[in-house]
Amino acid sequence: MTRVALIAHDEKKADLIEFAQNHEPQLREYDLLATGTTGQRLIDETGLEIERKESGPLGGDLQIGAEVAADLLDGIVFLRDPLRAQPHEPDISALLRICDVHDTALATNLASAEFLIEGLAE
Ligand SMILES: O=C(CO)COP(=O)(O)O
Repeated sequence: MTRVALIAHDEKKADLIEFAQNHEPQLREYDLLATGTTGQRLIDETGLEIERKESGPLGGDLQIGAEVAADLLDGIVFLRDPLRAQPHEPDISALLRICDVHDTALATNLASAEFLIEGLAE
């Protein structure tokens, strides 16, 4: 089954929720996972079932990176906040890097997320 991770920094969570709502019928067909706070908001504000990892600053990005390393993920939408430094920047870099190592589809803004979701549907 297609397995997709959804992650957003705080300033981008509203955008990710709207994205998930707009694509809910498609996302419903997938195994979904998310970092902790993102996942809770998606559960509360969409009808989607989400497997929640730890919150990003507590290791959630690394847990998702471990799934990428094991080739378990088909795609990641990770709406980063480009305007604020994050305390767990090394974890974020590690996740982006391991996506490149494993050639895992990664969208870090809404425009590319639309392409990713269209590509997964094919
Ligand atoms: O910090 C994050 C990704 O780097 C996201 O974590 P939360 O979903 O727990 O806010």
